[in-house]
Amino acid sequence: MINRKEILDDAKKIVIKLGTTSISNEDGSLNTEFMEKVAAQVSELHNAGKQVILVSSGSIGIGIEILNLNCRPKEIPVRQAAAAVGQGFLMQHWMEAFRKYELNVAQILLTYDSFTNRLTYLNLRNSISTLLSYGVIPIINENDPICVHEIEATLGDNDKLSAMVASKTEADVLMLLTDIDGLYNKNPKRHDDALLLNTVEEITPTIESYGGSPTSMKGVGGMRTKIAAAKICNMAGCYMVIANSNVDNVISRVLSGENIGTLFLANQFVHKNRIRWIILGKASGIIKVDSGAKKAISNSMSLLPSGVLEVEGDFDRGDIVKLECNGEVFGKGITDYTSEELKAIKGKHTDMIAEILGYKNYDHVIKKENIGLLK
Ligand SMILES: Nc1ncnc2c1ncn2[C@@H]1O[C@H](COP(=O)(O)OP(=O)(O)O)[C@@H](O)[C@H]1O
Ligand SMILES: N[C@@H](CCC(=O)OP(=O)(O)O)C(=O)O
Repeated sequence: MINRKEILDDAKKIVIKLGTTSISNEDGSLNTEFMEKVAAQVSELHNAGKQVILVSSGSIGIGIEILNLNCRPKEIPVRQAAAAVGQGFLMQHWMEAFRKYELNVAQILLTYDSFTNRLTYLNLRNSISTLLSYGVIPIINENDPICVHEIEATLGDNDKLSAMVASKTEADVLMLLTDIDGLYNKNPKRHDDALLLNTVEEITPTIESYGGSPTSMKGVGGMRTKIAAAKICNMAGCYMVIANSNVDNVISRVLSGENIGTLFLANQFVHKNRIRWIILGKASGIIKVDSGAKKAISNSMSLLPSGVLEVEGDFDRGDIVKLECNGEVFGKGITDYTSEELKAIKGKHTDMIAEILGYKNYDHVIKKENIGLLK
């Protein structure tokens, strides 16, 4: 039996994500009452010596309200304009909510690229830890006005972003506050017989199949992105809780170990920060390897050109690439050769690199220290 008190009571660094559904009222206006309640609970945690980072959604919803756009626009430029208008308003209200407790807040706007560039990633970590050391509450959102994802034609989601922040800052717990009691085995807004899960020990394909989209027009990712966030947290050794923001004193009560919401357990085997950065970073291409190379990599060896079968994408030295074997991506790494160079030396013995390219930078394609395995 999982002892929630033992796990959560001890948490020192906590990331709390407030979804659009929690931060705004039904009519689209800002739920300032809720923000004040959050500030009160966060200040209590702060006084108890805990470090709290907030990830706040809501800029698009509030921007829509301010600009008097009477429906939920789908066009990206309109949503981006709404985000730019709403973000200042959102921060102004957070500032007011925390002023009562004499706490300063700081705005940090991120894109997924903030996690891909190692230098930006390290700078971000340093500024967050400096803010925390000054007793400031960092409030993070995605930098929506400049951010369009290639794959989805919509703006990104703060569930995954908050998990990346939790992973990066080595938080103990990520709490996702939303409009529902936790993860159910099907969307309870559509199915009366849906059952709430108390604890998720492992994110299996069955758990992933519960990840439906939001039912309201307000939320962005629904449970699908919350489960994706749980996977990132699990890998980072960070516990995650999905709970209903309507529960009285939800933050304090979850952290004191009460049986509220769904708890996702953390993996006890945690990757080093650098490896997590590689695994979470955006890949510029794929290196397909044979099963012998996969076996060697799984035994903590470097990737040599002889194990490379094919190269996809256009990448430079120092880029992050996916490692694939028999159609399955099993890891990521930082390549020491460009895609062009690799196409020339794939399948060849290391001794032939200099002859083929006219030079040799390294014996390996990817150094063992620069490889992160996904399982
Ligand atoms: N299996 C499920 N369990 C719980 N909620 C689900 C499930 N599948 C889909 N949902 C939907 O996810 C919504 C919460 O996600 P979302 O609207 O994106 O909230 P937020 O704005 O807080 O991120 C719920 O209100 C519900 O409509
Ligand atoms: N960055 C966007 C929110 C994106 C998002 O993830 O929304 P939600 O799923 O409601 O938390 C905003 O501030 O409106």
